Amino acid sequence: MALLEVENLSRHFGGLRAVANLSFAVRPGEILGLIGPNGAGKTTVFNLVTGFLPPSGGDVRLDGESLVGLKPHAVARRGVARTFQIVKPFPHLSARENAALGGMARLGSRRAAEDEAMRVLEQVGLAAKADVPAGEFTLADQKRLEIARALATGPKLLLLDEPMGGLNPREVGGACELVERIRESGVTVVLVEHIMRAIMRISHRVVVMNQGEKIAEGAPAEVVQDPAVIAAYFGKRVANARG
Ligand SMILES: Nc1ncnc2c1ncn2[C@@H]1O[C@H](COP(=O)(O)OP(=O)(O)OP(=O)(O)O)[C@@H](O)[C@H]1O
Repeated sequence: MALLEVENLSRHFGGLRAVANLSFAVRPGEILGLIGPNGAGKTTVFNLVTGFLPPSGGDVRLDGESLVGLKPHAVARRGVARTFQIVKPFPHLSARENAALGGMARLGSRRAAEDEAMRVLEQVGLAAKADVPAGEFTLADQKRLEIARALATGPKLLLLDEPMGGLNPREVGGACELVERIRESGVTVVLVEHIMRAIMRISHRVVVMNQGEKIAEGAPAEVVQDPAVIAAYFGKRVANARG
């Protein structure tokens, strides 16, 4: 059975169809790439799955149970964690304290949350910087810390919103390895990312959105050759020239 099922999901903002009748499934243990041009609706999908926004229609199920109507903390308790495109750690708190915030609700005590924080900082490669204030971190390390905070909630499913945006090529390579390690640890991943070589390298399957709708789904090497995908990214002229 699928871990996550998104079925006919829609969200309108006034007359704008940000997400329109979108259906896809995420299998346990996979890295699913969710891609599409700017404004395609990817972040809105994350907001709908995690309870930050109510859908206009459709359903989202985790392990067969609907998440619709649950508040973000309740969705997190069911095992869905997310990161944000714009990372905002508390700059005066240490990496350990920032990561511990993710574990507080689940673990109850600060002590237990800080122990869990050390475990996840180790996992993301920040253990040596546990006592450094997050405000002193590079963007790449802030993005790792954001992932650590999400992991501290103990997720089955991790939704990553552009974890590689703004990173240099070496840092992107490191982030790819991190996402693969997270998957190997048993966490299923949905990855929204504009950096195509990262998507191609680590996604098992890719879902492509354009203007709220799903326009393609399949293996990474297949979807990048799909004329509808090429048209969405580069305009119809390019697709026609190739076809
Ligand atoms: N809260 C909101 N109110 C009104 N319109 C919104 C809201 N959130 C998103 N939108 C609009 O919905 C559409 C989809 O936005 P979304 O951020 O989901 O796209 P995206 O695929 O994540 O884009 P990007 O790759 O640029 O981050 C856009 O046209 C956006 O302006």
